[in-house]
Amino acid sequence: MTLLSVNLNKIAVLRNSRGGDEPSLARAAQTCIEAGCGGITVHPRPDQRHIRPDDVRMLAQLLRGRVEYNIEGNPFAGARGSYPGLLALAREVRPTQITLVPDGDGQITSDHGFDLVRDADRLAPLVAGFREIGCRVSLFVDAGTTNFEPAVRIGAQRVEIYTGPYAAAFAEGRVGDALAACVETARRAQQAGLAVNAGHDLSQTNLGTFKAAIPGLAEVSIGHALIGEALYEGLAATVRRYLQILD
Ligand SMILES: CC(=O)[C@@H](O)[C@H](O)COP(=O)(O)O
Ligand SMILES: NCC(=O)COP(=O)(O)O
Repeated sequence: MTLLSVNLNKIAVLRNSRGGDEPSLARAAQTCIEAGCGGITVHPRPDQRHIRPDDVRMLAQLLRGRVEYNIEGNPFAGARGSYPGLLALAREVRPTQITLVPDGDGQITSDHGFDLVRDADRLAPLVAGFREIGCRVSLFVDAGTTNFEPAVRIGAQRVEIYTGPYAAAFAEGRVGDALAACVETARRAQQAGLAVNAGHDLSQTNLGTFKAAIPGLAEVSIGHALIGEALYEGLAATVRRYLQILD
């Protein structure tokens, strides 16, 4: 069964736009959990454009023992203001999973994965640090990646396939090559002993095709499209629709 982890970044975007506490991140998480999601994802960025460190701490209390907690971030981005750095934050809240993403501040969103051959040695001590506190470690990778020996060597347990290009190709009606790259990357990762997650721009429209093509898909983390769809259909109903697609 593929776990649905709902990314709540966009709830925090809306909340921060007015400077108050509404819409409530806690209520959104509670609604998703009661609708049946298996996890919650957040991506606290150093510029705190949406998820803040105190959100991360609050969610850790709310989720503990109920659903998986996946925190994403760039492990090389240091502390800034009240953002303590990803490893420091993880040491505080001990999430189920840490997904390492090579995002820079200048990016409007995540748009690429790690080059595992080039980045493995730099990532190794950080992966060890997250493993030491009991977090499962997942590395964000591009579709088309085939050499997972470096990821295994440094102790990663999962990879998350960046599905942005797949979603774009799907929207243009030419999904073949993009989907085939995801399929091969998933196959090679599983062959190396890694479990496979996926995320970015997945939606009710494109998820079914992706899920059907990737045997053993462990988890999808979905936020932008899901929260947008929830504006029309309601958050609980939208989560249930995704669960039906994954069933
Ligand atoms: C890693 C990834 O693809 C997304 O999880 C990321 O969280 C998107 O970040 P924004 O919500 O800031 O666009
Ligand atoms: N890792 C992907 C994620 O958490 C959500 O990405 P998106 O659905 O907001 O594009």
